[in-house]
Amino acid sequence: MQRNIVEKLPKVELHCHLDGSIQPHTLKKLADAQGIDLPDDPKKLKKLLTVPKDCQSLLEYLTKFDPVLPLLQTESALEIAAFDLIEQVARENVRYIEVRFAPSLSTRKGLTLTQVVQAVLKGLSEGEKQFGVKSNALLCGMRHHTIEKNVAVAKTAHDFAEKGVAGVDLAGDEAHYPPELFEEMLKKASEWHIPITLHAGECGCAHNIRESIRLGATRIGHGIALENDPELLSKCAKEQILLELCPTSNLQTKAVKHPEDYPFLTFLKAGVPICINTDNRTVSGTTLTDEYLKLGEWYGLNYATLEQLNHYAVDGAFLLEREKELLHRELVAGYEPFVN
Ligand SMILES: O=c1[nH]cnc2c1ncn2[C@H]1C[C@H](O)[C@@H](CO)O1
Ligand SMILES: [Zn+2]
Repeated sequence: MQRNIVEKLPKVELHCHLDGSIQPHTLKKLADAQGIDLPDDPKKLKKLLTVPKDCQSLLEYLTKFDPVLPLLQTESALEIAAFDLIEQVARENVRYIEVRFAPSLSTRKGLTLTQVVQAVLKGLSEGEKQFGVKSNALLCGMRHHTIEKNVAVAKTAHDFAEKGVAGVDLAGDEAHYPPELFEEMLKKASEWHIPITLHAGECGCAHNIRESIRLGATRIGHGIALENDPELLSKCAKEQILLELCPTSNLQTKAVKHPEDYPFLTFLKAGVPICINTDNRTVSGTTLTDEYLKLGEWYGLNYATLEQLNHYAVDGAFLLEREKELLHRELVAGYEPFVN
């Protein structure tokens, strides 16, 4: 596969965190405007914002959000951040993206959840106008937050249903906060008919995937631990539970130790739908094009398989059927010259 071709192919991305995906130079601008100190030197800035090669765990990975969150406490900063992400993904022809973030992490200076969400949606919509990239937001509850806080996030998703918010998620420290703890929040989300995707199986525990599905998730973020549970693997294939894989991030957090252990082919062969994502463009130091090329290198993938993975993403996307139909058609047209 060639980089210049892969870059131009139409793509769908379902697992991308806003706060982990803002370009360093944009973060620097936000910091300067707010009188917050960030390094001037691009190399130092990158080092501060991107995980090192020897990152050992998800918890270490999550520390890279510490310098970013203080910058995302105003409506203007949130709007600029969302626009910045759409500008980036437009460069690699992402046709549809679900952008996730935790609104409760942007309330330090008094913004309400509603104001946070409105500001992000404004940036996404400006991005759509300027670059033609369709998007929806997903609201993340945080695993270390109280149940009340996370129920309030689900309620906000409900308020913005069909107005730019397409679903909810749970992010953060999976190992210490398993999905069972969030039953109340997820029950409410289900009652309100909010689509659910949950980070699960990123920390070696297949049980968390099973529980996430029981609690209403129709998609799983990462899901790496599924490889350890053949029965659950069959269930996911049968129920077409989409796994949102993020290869670079999975290696950085040590969800997978070595590229040769990556369960990509295991999932594909088992008939579990999978799609490829960046997770965090800045924190992981990657793009969707990089992720596709990496898989190409590891498995000798061809363009037809890339197309298939994107169709899986569309099938699992939190969109209306007619919107999915349009995306499927765009994919067929875009890959047609490269598949036979
Ligand atoms: O891969 C991840 N696993 C769990 N939590 C994550 C991951 N990437 C980002 N987060 C957290 C940190 C962010 O502040 C939060 C909302 O985007 O989600
Ligand atoms: Zn994630």
